[in-house]
Amino acid sequence: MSPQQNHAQGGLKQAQVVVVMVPLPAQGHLNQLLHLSRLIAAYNIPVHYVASTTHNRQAKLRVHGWNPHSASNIHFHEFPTPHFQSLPPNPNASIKFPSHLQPSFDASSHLRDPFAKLLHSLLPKSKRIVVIHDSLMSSVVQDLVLIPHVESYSFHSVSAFTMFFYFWEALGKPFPIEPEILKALPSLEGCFTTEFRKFVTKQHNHAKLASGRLYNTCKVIEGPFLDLLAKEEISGNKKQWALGPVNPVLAIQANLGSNQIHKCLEWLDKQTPNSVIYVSFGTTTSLSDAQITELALGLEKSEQKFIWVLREADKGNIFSGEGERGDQLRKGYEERVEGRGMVVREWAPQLEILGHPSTGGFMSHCGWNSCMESITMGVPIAAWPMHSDQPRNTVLITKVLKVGVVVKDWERRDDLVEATTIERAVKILMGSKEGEEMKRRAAELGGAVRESVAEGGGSHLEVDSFIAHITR
Ligand SMILES: O=c1ccn([C@@H]2O[C@H](COP(=O)(O)OP(=O)(O)O[C@H]3O[C@H](CO)[C@@H](O)[C@H](O)[C@H]3O)[C@@H](O)[C@H]2O)c(=O)[nH]1
Repeated sequence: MSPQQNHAQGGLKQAQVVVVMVPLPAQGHLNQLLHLSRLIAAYNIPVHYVASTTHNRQAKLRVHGWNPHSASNIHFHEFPTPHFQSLPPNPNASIKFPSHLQPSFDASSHLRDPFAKLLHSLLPKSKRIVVIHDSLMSSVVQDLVLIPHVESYSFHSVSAFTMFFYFWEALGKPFPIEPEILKALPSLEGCFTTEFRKFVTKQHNHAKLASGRLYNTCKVIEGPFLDLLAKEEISGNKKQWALGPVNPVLAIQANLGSNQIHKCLEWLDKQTPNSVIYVSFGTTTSLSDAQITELALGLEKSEQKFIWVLREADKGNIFSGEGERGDQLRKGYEERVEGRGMVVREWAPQLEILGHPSTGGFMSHCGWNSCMESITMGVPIAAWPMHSDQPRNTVLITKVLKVGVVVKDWERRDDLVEATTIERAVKILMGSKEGEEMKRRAAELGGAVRESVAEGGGSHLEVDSFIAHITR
């Protein structure tokens, strides 16, 4: 059944319901709510995407797999953000959390008034307004309780695994958990800055306003943890939906090879299946110069083919100039590895790279987008957590799902990772029996995830169920 057919029956007509999206202004969050906008707009429901002019531009510019400019049912509201300091990242900071983004997070509080005004302006045209906000934007949407016919859902951009343990710990560990998992679970020490923790607490004070929780994950990946999240002690009987993966998995797969313009994809076309390891640490991590040198050597010594995205972490305003990294590699190294390894300094088409048959492994910081993208495309992971939810995602990937190997042990987070350690991890993932097993499991899991987003699959039905709920 098509989305439109499915919801012509009963309840409010789609046109009477509007959805308002409020993302956190950081790449790994902007993209998830933008992709979710596409999924919801396909049900003939108008979606309003609220961000500053800068962050709207960023979200649209970097999206993969579809064109937000031609989505007539998605309306971008560009509110001016007051000046904030768009600081460069500090690659030598002892805590790797991107504290340089904090001014941009704090400045988003100025969206509170324009957001409330937008809701008022939508009221006459709609019977129900459904606000979907990043769980870290709860304070921005707090005035929705004053407006009639509005209901809200908090969107969690991280794994169910991470969210479950977050709630479970915050609620005083209300029931016992399998000791094996607890033993492997790292503490959150070293994951966040004090300022960010304060910011999170402020957001969570307003989180109770939401009438349900949305997750960018699915049952085939995290069924047991979604069940734990649904337990009354954790959910407080609020409804939840696992709508992921929200990115356009099937469109990417269908279009692979049809309009490849990026040099990485052209190069991948010439390689043999599963022969290339893709190396990238998302948009919030900057490696120190010494670490870049070790990584370069480790990749070279591994004798594996690689694509390495070597970029500075995003600034709060990505259009305010970008620092270049890895100058020390320009002389000698890049010529030495030519033909076998590519160093990419610009924005890379990650989803397409992971979906390419030549890609056989991913060295990743385990940001949740990267984990979901890799799992969905059936690619095993060499896990190198840097901050935030990443150490815990590493446990999910390597110990629970068993689709990856650890490069950096979180206990030794302050140490430089030496070239020999990196070489060993790459060889395990790309050239050992153990790695083959990981690859097999990843391929199986990826296949199940892709089935679940196709029509009739579990994830697809979950989106149907959420739409049926908001149009009831
Ligand atoms: O050259 C690049 C670099 C990144 N990406 C994309 O950028 C996103 C990066 O997201 P993620 O892998 O989650 O990493 P971060 O940018 O570090 O994400 C932040 O947000 C996530 C969601 O909350 C958290 O899980 C992470 O820990 C946090 O650091 C992914 O969709 C990538 O495909 C590209 O497409 N091309």
